[in-house]
Amino acid sequence: MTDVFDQCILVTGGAGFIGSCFLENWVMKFPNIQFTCIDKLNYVSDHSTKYISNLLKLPNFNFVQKDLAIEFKYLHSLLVEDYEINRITGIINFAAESSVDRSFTSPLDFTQNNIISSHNLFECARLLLEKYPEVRNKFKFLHVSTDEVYGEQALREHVAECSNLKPTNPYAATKAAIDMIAQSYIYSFHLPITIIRSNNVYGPNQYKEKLIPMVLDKLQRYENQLEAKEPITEKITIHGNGTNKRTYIHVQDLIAAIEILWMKMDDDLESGSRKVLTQTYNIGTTDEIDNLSLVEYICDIYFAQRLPSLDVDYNSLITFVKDRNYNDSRYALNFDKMTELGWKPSIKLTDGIKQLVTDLKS
Ligand SMILES: NC(=O)c1ccc[n+]([C@@H]2O[C@H](COP(=O)([O-])OP(=O)(O)OC[C@H]3O[C@@H](n4cnc5c(N)ncnc54)[C@H](O)[C@@H]3O)[C@@H](O)[C@H]2O)c1
Ligand SMILES: C[C@H]1O[C@H](OP(=O)(O)OP(=O)(O)OC[C@H]2O[C@@H](n3ccc(=O)[nH]c3=O)[C@H](O)[C@@H]2O)[C@H](O)[C@@H](O)C1=O
Repeated sequence: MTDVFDQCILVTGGAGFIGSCFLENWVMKFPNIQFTCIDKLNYVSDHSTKYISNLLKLPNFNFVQKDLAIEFKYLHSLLVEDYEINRITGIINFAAESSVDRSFTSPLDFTQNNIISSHNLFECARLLLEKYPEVRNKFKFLHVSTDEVYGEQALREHVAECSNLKPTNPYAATKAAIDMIAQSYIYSFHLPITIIRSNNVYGPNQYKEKLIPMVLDKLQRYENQLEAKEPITEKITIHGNGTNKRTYIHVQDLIAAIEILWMKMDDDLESGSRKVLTQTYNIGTTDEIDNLSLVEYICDIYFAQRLPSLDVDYNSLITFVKDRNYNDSRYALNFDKMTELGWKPSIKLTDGIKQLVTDLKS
C-alpha cells in the first residue's frame, strides 16, 4: 500500500494548534507523502480535531489516537517491527503539553508526558536504525522545541543556538530535558535529529488559554453579551502588571521554515553531508511586544473592525490577576542561522492580528 508514496512520515501532536495547521498544509500539498498522525487528543485537540477531520478523507492521511508516553510497544511495532509494512522514514515531533500555566499546577505530569513521549520516539528511531542500517540514508527526525529552553533574556540580549539552556518553569524544563536527550542520541547513536526552537506561535485555531486567543474569545463573549443586553461575566485576564514581553511568529511562517529545513534534510541525505541534520535552529521574528500593549492593540482592532460605533473604555474589560510563579520577562532569539538558509518571516504581527479578527465568525 505504501509503495504508491515516495515517503511515509509520522507527525505527532498533529491534532494540536501547530500540528493541525501543519497537516492541513502538507497533506494536500504533498500527495506523494503518506502522513500518519499520532495524537492522544487532550483538552486542546478537542478544540482543533475538527480542523484535521477533513483530511481523513484523503488517501495519504491516517490518524491514530495513542499516548506516546505510555505506548512504547505500539510505537515500536509501528516504526521497527512493522517497518517493512509502514516504511516510516521521517518523524516530525510536535506532541507536548504546551501550557506554561498548567505546568505550574501539575509539573510532574509535564515531566511524565513530555520527556517520556519524546524519549520513546528517539529510542524507537534508534532501534529502527540498528535493525535496518540501510534506512540511515533516508531517515530524518525533526523535533519541535521552544525559545523557553534558554530562559529569559535581558534588554538588548539575544540568544543563539549555542547559548546555555536556563529554563525557568516546569514546561520549559521538560522541553530543555528533551533537547538534551536528543543531543545525547545525536552523539551516542548518530541519530539524525534536527531541533527547532521558536518564539511564541499564533494563528487560527489556537486554544483559548494562550494570550492572543484568550483575548479574542473574551471580546467575542463581550460582544455577544452586549447584543443580548446581559452583564459582562468574564474579563480579559492580564498576569501581573502586563509588562512581560513576548516575540510572536505566525504559524504559517513557522511552517514555511519547517519546509525549508525538511527539504534541506533530504539534500543532506542525498549528499551524505550533515549541514542541517543534527543541527539546531532558532526560528524567530523581531515582533516583540509587552502583554498589556498587545491586549490593547487587539482591542483596538476588534472594536474598529466589529463595533466601530461603540465608544468603549477597554480598561473596563481588563482585569489584572496574580502573576505566574515565574514569568520570563522576554525571549529574544538570534535567528541568523535560519535566515542564512533563505527563510525570513513574512507576516507582521499587526497584520496577523487584523486577519484573525477579520476571520472571526460573527
Ligand atoms: N504554541 C507555541 O507558542 C509554541 C512555541 C514554541 C514551541 N512550541 C512547541 O510546539 C509543539 C506544538 O505546540 P502547540 O502550540 O501546537 O501545542 P498544543 O498544546 O496546541 O498541541 C499539542 C498536541 O500534542 C498532543 N500530545 C501531547 N502529549 C501527547 C502524547 N503523550 N501523546 C500523543 N499526543 C500528545 C496533544 O493532544 C495536542 O493535540 C509543542 O511541542 C510545543 O512545545 C509551541
Ligand atoms: C514559546 C512558548 O510560547 C507559549 O508560552 P507563553 O507562556 O509565552 O504563552 P502564553 O500565551 O500562555 O502567555 C504569553 C504571556 O501572556 C501572559 N498571559 C497569558 C494568559 C493570560 O490569560 N494572561 C496573560 O497575561 C503570560 O503570563 C505570558 O507572559 C507557548 O504556550 C509555549 O508552548 C511555548 O513554547
